[in-house]
Amino acid sequence: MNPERSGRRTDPDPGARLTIARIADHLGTPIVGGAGAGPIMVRDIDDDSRTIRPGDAYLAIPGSRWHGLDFEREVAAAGAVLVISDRPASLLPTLVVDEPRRVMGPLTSWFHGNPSRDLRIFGVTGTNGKTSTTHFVDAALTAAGEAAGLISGARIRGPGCDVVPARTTPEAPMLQRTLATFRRHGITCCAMEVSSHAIDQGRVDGTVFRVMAFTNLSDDHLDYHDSMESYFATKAAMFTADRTQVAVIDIDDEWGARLAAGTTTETWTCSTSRPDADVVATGIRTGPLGAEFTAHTPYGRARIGLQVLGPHQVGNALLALTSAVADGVDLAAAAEGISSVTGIPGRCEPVHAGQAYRAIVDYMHNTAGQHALFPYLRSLTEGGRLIVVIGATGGRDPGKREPLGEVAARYADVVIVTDESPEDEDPGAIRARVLRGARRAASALVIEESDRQAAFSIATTMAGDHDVVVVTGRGSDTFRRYGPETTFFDDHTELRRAILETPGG
Ligand SMILES: CC(=O)N[C@H]1[C@@H](OP(=O)(O)OP(=O)(O)OC[C@H]2O[C@@H](n3ccc(=O)[nH]c3=O)[C@H](O)[C@@H]2O)O[C@H](CO)[C@@H](O)[C@@H]1O[C@H](C)C(=O)N[C@@H](C)C(=O)N[C@H](CCC(=O)O)C(=O)O
Repeated sequence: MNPERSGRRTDPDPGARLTIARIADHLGTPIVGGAGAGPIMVRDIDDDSRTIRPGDAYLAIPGSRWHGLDFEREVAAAGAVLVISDRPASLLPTLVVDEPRRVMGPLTSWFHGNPSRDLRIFGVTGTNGKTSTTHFVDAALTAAGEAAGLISGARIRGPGCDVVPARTTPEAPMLQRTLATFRRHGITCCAMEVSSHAIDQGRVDGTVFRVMAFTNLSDDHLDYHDSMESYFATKAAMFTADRTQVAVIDIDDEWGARLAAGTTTETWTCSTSRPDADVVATGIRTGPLGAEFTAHTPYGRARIGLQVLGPHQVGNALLALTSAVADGVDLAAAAEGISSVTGIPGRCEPVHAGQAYRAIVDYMHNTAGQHALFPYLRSLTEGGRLIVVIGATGGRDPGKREPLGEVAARYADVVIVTDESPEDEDPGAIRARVLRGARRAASALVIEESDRQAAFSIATTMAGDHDVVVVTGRGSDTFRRYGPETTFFDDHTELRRAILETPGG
């Protein structure tokens, strides 16, 4: 069993039970094997052998590492009654379809009664800022009196479920099950992160979005998308009238401006610098405790006081506000909701343990994020040092490791290079790439410490009153994997522990 996916499965929608014959009819394909299986009830559909329950249909996907049918014995033992795949299973009745991954979104949406058509779904996509913007949208909707659900990489939260997910955007079976659960509990709308991997892999196929917001695009995930053009095309595919009713786009970003010029659906733009946008922020002030700005919208003005750190949060908050008002949410309530957010998990998140210096955990994992945040973090030092703990995750984007080390060392006084989640790679080789980049900036003291907890202790032992310690890379992710071994590791908890255990800290 592969232990990598750790996000717990959300509860089933009791309303969704159909016979195998009905599903076969819907897919237009005969039942192969299992004579007389037609009347058997299917209670849910899932794509992961590790979370199959009795009565489920198992969607066996051919992937890059496994074919779902590799787990046929496990799913049969777990009580699955049906397999849906591109070839017949040997132990269970099968519905054979050409491309199981492409079928997964529309099929699971149909199975659950197309829940996205009954909810107003506010998607957020883009390279950076998805989680923060999604949490701001959730706060805006909630303050306006809506019963809102939340699907973010940090948390899936709503009545009937509260899960720390393994992915930014869940696979279609979990997504549709979650939306159906939301609907059953009277939820009317949902803020949701939409990653480019999810779009490309069809995880959101079958989901109708009321609003799709675009934050920005920068050099990331190019191991997956090959080029910025194809990365952009993947995102842009969501901004068409058949997938999204209203596009909301930050045109401060050059890719955003290009996207806004080419959308085929109703479009709202926002900006902190361009007066021609539909919603414009002025009077921006950023300080050590947050930021404030005035949003000018077609429905009037609102002053927003952010209680979260970082100048980049102004753009995220403005995008969230625009998403809300574009859907007719009351401006004053939306502004109040966004202003009430006091923290976003793993996003420039302060860690308090009685220490005199500042300690912060942030998810930044690309150079665009570093350039957006490090100057601000530097300004918080008030003459002290910026101490950065950094690494890189295995299995993705090897090309960004050296730049990450180099940019960190250009801004920081001390760079401590450590492991993140090496996955199937050699952790020493990953560190070597980050170190090579960091050592290009001659001004910073560069330290290598493979053990992440020990790296935190080095940082907290060094830190003096006006210093700022920043742990980057993992944000709110709570798992790391060394080869076959997955363990729990939460940066916030572990940094706090290091502060408390530092003598005189
Ligand atoms: C590149 C990528 O996204 N790959 C995802 C994709 O993998 P894949 O199609 O190759 O499938 P596979 O791992 O070979 O497995 C094949 C099938 O066997 C099943 N399986 C597998 C193992 C097992 O024990 N039992 C089992 O049933 C799987 O559920 C799957 O249906 O489908 C898998 C099943 O859902 C995902 O786990 C896997 O995510 C990988 C691990 C991953 O790291 N994805 C990241 C890059 C990702 O998706 N990131 C974005 C966020 C990006 C951002 O920050 O913006 C996200 O949305 O999380």
